[in-house]
Amino acid sequence: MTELPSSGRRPGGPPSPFAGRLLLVHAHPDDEAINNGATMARYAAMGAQVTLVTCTRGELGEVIPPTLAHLSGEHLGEHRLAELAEAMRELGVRDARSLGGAGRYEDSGMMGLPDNDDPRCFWRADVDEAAAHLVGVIREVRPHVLVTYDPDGGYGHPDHIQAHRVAMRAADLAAEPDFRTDLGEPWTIAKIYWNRVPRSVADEGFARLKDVLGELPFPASATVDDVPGVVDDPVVTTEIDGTAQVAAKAAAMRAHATQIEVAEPWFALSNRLAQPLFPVEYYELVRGERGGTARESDLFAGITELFAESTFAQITEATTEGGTR
Ligand SMILES: CC(=O)N[C@H]1[C@@H](O[C@@H]2[C@H](O)[C@H](O)[C@@H](O)[C@H](O)[C@H]2O)O[C@H](CO)[C@@H](O)[C@@H]1O
Ligand SMILES: [Zn+2]
Repeated sequence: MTELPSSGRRPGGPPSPFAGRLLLVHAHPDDEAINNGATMARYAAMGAQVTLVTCTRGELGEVIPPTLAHLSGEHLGEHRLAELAEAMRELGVRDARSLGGAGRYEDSGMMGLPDNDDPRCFWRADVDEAAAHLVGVIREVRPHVLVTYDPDGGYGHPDHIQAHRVAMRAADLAAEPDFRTDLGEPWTIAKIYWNRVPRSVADEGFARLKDVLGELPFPASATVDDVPGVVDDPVVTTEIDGTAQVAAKAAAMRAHATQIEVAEPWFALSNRLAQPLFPVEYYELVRGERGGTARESDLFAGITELFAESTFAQITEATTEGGTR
């Protein structure tokens, strides 16, 4: 029986929907586009089921465009969810959810601010209670792959750290047969990744930025230390080439207009410090079997039962069409 590559395409045959299911857990609207926009667009285009869970509405974000300054405060959370919906349209992603429902957990603000003490904020959430909401999604979606942040949340933001904790805890609880059987059948996620950037890639990006900074609409450049998740190259296990999806990624980032200003191939957050918009997105596999000894080029590499599902789909498709391939 022909082993289907993870694209779900039988060599030489017509494309078939890729049966992979990818779950991403992020802290605020915009993080998904910045960290994984190209990856999400690439797998959505292959027919994979891509599900995004965002833990807050980003109510405490600063607003970049003066024309949107009026949104700061009570209206920003609702507006950022609308920005997120537009970003999903740009990426072709049809399943985006708020953890526990829109507004259940509020933006905690940057680390060390009094906002961190608000009992409604995500940083103050009970991790197991928040994880239970995510267990319901995991047992419904049954993802093969989970993507979230490293333990430091990429750059130490409380909501990012908490998103990591809740995502990893939910992955464990979802697999436990005795945990909340009302939330569905247990499900073990085959592979879990953390968002990463290899230091050599970050260094090279800022070296290129230095040469063109004067031509950009940004007053200054960020530094490698401002980029979330930068690690020494050997830590990175996986790279997803999003070159063909970089326009969609940039459009999704632009959709988050209150938070991101894009001047391809660069962007800036509300601090207006320019940084590279990476077309290749990088990951560290922290749970599950690595697909080979070299750096993976597919998040679903090595998930053999998935190939079986894809093969089954291919055969079913062929037989229902009456022909044999
Ligand atoms: C990318 C990200 O996680 N953004 C968060 C972050 O926003 C930063 C914050 O406003 C900071 O003060 C600025 O200097 C920086 O440029 C912003 O990216 O924190 C916000 C508040 O918690 C959050 O809403 C935003 O999504
Ligand atoms: Zn964030």
